[in-house]
Amino acid sequence: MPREDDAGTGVRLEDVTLVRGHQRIFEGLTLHLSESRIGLIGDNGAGKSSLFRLICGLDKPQQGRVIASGVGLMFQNPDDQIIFPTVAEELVFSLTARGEARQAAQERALDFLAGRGLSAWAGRSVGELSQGQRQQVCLMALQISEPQTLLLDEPYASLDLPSQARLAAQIDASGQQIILSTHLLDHVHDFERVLWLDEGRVRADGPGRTVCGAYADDVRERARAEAGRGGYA
Ligand SMILES: Nc1ncnc2c1ncn2[C@@H]1O[C@H](COP(=O)(O)OP(=O)(O)OP(=O)(O)O)[C@@H](O)[C@H]1O
Repeated sequence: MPREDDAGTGVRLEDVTLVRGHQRIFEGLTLHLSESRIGLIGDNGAGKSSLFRLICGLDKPQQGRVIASGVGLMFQNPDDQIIFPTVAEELVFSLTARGEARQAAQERALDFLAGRGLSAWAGRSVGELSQGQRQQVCLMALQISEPQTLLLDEPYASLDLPSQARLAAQIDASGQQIILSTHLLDHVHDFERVLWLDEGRVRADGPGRTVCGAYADDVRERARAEAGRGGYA
């Protein structure tokens, strides 16, 4: 889902309030996300996907504003993103959607797959790929359209270890700004900036190793407290 909007470096949220359903997810949230690698961590329901939906324009804030330029979102579930029956068609659509001629888009999609040693994937039916492979298709469909900022919502969730390592290397080599949510702290531990979201608020914001350490300590502490109350059988 590419988005072209007001220009500027990175992403800005100014005094944003977001309500989804009956729930107030963010209230007065202000952030400037300009670093090239930013991690988002926090418990289930903390607001990571909601923040992505705001940044890419899928949800509009009830108050405040979001300023983002050339943003592409990779959904947590690839089936929410993939529209076309074959891998090549999905990649071609990324290009035609932003105005590229069909013939040129087809050539570029095939070249792109060839460049990754994946020519055999071009005509493959997306429905016959594994979940992790479909996720890879989603990432390629975003990368081919070269958005300024990539939003990756739990991209490691269903990947095997070699695929995780491959994705981490791709992220490392990418020249784009990447904002990535994950429950696997190792993947953002070395990021220059990590935000810990807690019930829609930024609980900590700083270098990956500091923020991941603080979150991991907090999780351990809560688990100990629950066990002490007899919460863990
Ligand atoms: N479609 C929706 N309508 C209303 N509320 C929603 C909707 N989706 C999520 N929420 C609520 O928004 C809050 C934040 O959810 P969100 O999906 O952003 O969290 P998350 O940090 O991405 O969680 P996870 O780690 O489980 O993916 C939660 O309290 C959730 O109940």
